[in-house]
Amino acid sequence: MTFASLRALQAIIVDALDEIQAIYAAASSPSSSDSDRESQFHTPSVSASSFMPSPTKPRRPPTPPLLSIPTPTATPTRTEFFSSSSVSSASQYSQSQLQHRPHASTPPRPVTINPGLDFPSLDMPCDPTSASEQLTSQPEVANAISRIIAAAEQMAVIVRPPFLTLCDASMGYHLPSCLRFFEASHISELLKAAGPQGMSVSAIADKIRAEQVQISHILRLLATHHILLEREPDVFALNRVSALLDSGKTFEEVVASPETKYDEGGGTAAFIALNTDELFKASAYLTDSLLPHTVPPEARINSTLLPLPVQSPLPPKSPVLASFSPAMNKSEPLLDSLTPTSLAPPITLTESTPDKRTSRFSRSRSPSPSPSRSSVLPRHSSSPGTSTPSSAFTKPPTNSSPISNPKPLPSPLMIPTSPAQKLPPKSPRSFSSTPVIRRLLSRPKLSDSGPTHSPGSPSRSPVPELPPPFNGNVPRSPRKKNDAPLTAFNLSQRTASSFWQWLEAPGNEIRLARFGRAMGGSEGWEGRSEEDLCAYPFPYLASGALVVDVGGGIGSSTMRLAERFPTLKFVVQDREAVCKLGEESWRTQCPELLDSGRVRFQVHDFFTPQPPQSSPPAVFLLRVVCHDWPDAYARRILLQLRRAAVEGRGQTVLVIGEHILPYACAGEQDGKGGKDYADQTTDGMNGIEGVEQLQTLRGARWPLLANLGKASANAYWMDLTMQVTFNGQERTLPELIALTASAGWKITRVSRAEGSLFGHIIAVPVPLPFPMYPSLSGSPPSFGRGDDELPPGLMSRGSTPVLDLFGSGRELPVLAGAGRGAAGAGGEKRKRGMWVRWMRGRERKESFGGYVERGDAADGEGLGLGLVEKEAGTDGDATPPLPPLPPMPVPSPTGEKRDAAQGRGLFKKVSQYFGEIN
Ligand SMILES: C[S@@+](CC[C@H](N)C(=O)[O-])C[C@H]1O[C@@H](n2cnc3c(N)ncnc32)[C@H](O)[C@@H]1O
Repeated sequence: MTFASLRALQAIIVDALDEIQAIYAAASSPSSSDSDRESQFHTPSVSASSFMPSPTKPRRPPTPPLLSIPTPTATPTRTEFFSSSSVSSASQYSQSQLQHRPHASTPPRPVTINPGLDFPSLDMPCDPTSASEQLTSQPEVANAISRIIAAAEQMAVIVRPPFLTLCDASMGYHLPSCLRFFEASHISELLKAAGPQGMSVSAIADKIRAEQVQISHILRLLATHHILLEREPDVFALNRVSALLDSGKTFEEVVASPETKYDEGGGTAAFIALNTDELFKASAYLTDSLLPHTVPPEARINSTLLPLPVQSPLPPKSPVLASFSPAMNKSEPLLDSLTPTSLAPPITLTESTPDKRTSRFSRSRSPSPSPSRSSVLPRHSSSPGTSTPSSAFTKPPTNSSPISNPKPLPSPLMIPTSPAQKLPPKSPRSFSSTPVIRRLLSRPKLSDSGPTHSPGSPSRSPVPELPPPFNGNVPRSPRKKNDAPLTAFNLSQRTASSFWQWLEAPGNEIRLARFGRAMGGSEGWEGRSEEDLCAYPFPYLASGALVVDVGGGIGSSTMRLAERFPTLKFVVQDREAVCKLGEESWRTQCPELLDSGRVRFQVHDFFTPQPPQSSPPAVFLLRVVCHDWPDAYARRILLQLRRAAVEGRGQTVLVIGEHILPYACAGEQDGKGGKDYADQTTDGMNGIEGVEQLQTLRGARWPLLANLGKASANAYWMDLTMQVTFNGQERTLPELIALTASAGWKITRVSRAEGSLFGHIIAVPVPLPFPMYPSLSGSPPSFGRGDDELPPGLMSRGSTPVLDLFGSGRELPVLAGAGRGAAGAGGEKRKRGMWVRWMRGRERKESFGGYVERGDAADGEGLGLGLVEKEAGTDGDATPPLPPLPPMPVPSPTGEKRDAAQGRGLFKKVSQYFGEIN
């Protein structure tokens, strides 16, 4: 049977290869005229000149020409396209899609191309504009490639000794580490300049100021994984993969100005840098965040050990380095990455203070006199109410962002954030001159406990509660899902701030800019063909229609769409810092779009009501936004959009761009009476166009997994990235259907580019399900005190998604129909009722200082969000008022007593987390 599987996999590979080769052969058919070839494609370039940086740079990287796949001709009308019930128009659309999507049974459509076209070589840098490279995204080719990847990986795992498979999986962490080093030290820029003959490790070492032997081993690991080419011993060159990490600038340029490294077409490099830096580090803490009891006691372990040695930068050795020293000073991350730890003189840290709230170490280092601890660390007196550690830590940060709460909120972590608490300026020889030591000194170790509780201080600890020491005992009761409030990201960065707040923290400027660019670099998920673009509703929108790109980042998607659909108008909404970066970037890249008013940035918090626009939005675009949030938060975003959506004629359409995860099950062998792949259920998905292609990927057949296994791994990597960073997730289609339905949206169409699980989900407004309603209304039920129902610590968390309370995170009903939604299963209704009863019970008990003007405790979903909702209409909000609310559920007296007790339990748990009560 195993041989049968192996042979079947081999056959899949052979078939797929045959298909690809046929397409390439057809594409190189001499039937097309020379002029056609000239006009449509660049000659595949494999010359040394392709390595060299071009002397004059365009302001915008040229958009690779697309294969000549025409826009669908049988174009449905807008009404037909968006109609939730119009199956005929949907089919019409599908037909039009199919006309341009050749299937296995249809011979591939000839594409005009150079004769003798070969598949792109792994050993040469990738040229995305070449015909051979472009053909890889042709749907048939992309699908065949997926089958090859799935089968080859499955075959490898079958034949490889299991121990080695485990070794491979468990030590794979070195791959992102080495990639990060490669990217952060700008070796791709060096290798690009070196050309196809490559560059010796000694020359690289000289340039990047690291040790040869270390570099060569790092690069060899990458070469072993086909990411790089070891052309001859210790001489490395870019190949098809690593060439994508080229920012488009020269080594000297990026060294002189690392903060602008990704500004001109470095999206992929930015994306890889993001993945291999903060996201990779977060992933290392996945288990610590989920199984805190398994974490050994860090403080005890370290108590007898030598503390961490820390290095300072070396003096420049070469003119090049001299030129990038100032840049290094500007840019601490670069400094970090370029400072070889093995060469720097050690610093001794000696334990000096019993104060565990701050560092337990002071520094001594010969010959420099050791600065006193007080000159390095923020001072904290111990008297409450003055600059006690707690009051200092809890001092509300000033946040002028119009999208944040109007009243300043305390730092959720209770870590000093005000300017007064900043570390003193660094001197060249100060130990605090490196981020590492500063972090070490300014933040207590994870297992340090904070000061004792003082009245009025919302927290006992300046750092988040961390996993209790491991005592060898397995916890008595299994962990409940909400017991781990911190994400792995929070643990890895020693912060309880959300990823977004952290990105905007002083010192993280390069990471913030990099994140924006990285999102642009992620467009490869979507497929590059015209038909992929046309899977969106954009071709069907009327001239002048408004697209609101919600959480649109620096506008990468909008830029692509604005170029492709010149009659549409766009608003890109995001956080203030991101909008600022976006505008700056557009000013240099395409100012005409801003000047003409076709595109504008708008600071907006998507948890609050949509601001009025000049015309009703035709489309709300949410690209890779929902996956950043647990269900309760994603639902909130969707509800705000639903509230602002136009219904009926000219209705607003929601477009969600996200990975859609199929299940990983395999079908059974064809023809053996077993379950076929086609049997994968699509129950409850009737009326959703395109759904049948989603559960089982095209071409999946025994013994492949229905999701094409390794070929789809990217989506599952992203899923875990969302979990460790945000407590978010990529979603299956049933999860997406339930999520959108719970916020008054009905999915009518889904599609996916071949070779990617990234989906385009189109939804239209439908009546809101009952329990969701009050959370967005202008008049939530009152609980008497109204404004300050929640513990300040809880309300102060901003939109940090780390406290996913009351089980709302993963408990959406599966496939609840629109109009029924969460209410249908009774889950939300029950939870909301419980919350209401708890709040009513608690009203008689305790009171807290309020930080919010008006929360939305009514449905329990705003907990942890600290969101403040403005009344519709009070600030010029033109959103039409919602219909009257359904009556609130009235708890029975006995139920109230029981639930109030239960609520107190919950409250205690939450408060303990914030250190408010013992
Ligand atoms: C994963 S990025 C996606 C960016 C963009 N949609 C794209 O595809 O390039 C998520 C975006 O959500 C933004 N964001 C996070 N919290 C937000 C909030 N409360 N209001 C508005 N935007 C927010 C982030 O700043 C970030 O730009």
